[in-house]
Amino acid sequence: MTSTVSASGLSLHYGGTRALDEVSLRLTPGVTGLIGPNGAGKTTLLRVLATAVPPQRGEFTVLGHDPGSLRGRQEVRRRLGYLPQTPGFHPDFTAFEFVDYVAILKELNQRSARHGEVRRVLDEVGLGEVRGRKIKKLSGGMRQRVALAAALVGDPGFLVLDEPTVGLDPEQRMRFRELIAQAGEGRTVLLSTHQTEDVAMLCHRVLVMAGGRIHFDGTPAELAAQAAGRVWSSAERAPHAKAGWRTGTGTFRNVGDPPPGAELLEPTLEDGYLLTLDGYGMAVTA
Ligand SMILES: Nc1ncnc2c1ncn2[C@@H]1O[C@H](COP(=O)(O)OP(=O)(O)OP(=O)(O)O)[C@@H](O)[C@H]1O
Repeated sequence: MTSTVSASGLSLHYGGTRALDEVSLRLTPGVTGLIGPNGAGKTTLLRVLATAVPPQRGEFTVLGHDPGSLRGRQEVRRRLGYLPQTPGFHPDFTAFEFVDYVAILKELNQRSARHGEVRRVLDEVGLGEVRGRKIKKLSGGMRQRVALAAALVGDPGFLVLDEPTVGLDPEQRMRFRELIAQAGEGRTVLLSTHQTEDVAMLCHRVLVMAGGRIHFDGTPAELAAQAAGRVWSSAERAPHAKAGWRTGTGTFRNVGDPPPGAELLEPTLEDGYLLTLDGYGMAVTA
């Protein structure tokens, strides 16, 4: 399959901090999850791919265009949707006005066609009915949907979503999950999140990032399989487990190196994530 995004050797340092350290990747249509601890470099990678900040080293293309040149950057921006970690809403704008403003920035110059597109994306995220309402009057979940609608303006081939479900209640998160899955049909979505559940349920592929580098690239099932044979149940807390807690049934669920004869449990994506990071000396041990 041809790649929508192809990056090689992307690096970006802030003083002595290696926010991005020689990152190479290829992204194809579908939803790819990006997970990693705080400060791993996820937002920096997303900002670079969204052309908000240039890398200090390395190169990449989006849908065949190289953002290294001004012309290439314009072509990429026309084909890109970006939902940043903190969308800069003007609270007195209505949902329609905000998305229309973003559509103007995306150079949809013809007014009636642009307004049609704004209505289309607001309908797509289920906000058609409240498009005239001020953003400050909308719930957190609705605001995130306005931000998603803004990212979807112009039907971009590459969609970058930075922690879009943070702070949402479970119902809103499920609703948002549906929208992301829908957005990932036929287009390439890169989703940064701390919600491993979102990755398990949505993504065809997952990248684990820490210390500015990608340490795992595979399917969610392959990430879970990293913990095969390393999750077990016990009556008491296992002293050498990397993580362990008493579950609702009263037994302990442990992750790490089980003793001989331990009762092994099915690993989850989160277990695989923890052990992947631990392999690089980056996980917090219990
Ligand atoms: N503008 C900046 N100036 C200085 N350091 C920065 C800047 N932006 C990011 N960093 C540093 O770069 C590293 C990567 O940060 P980044 O925000 O990309 O991580 P993240 O994985 O998105 O974290 P989180 O999950 O907390 O959002 C961190 O050490 C951070 O402190």
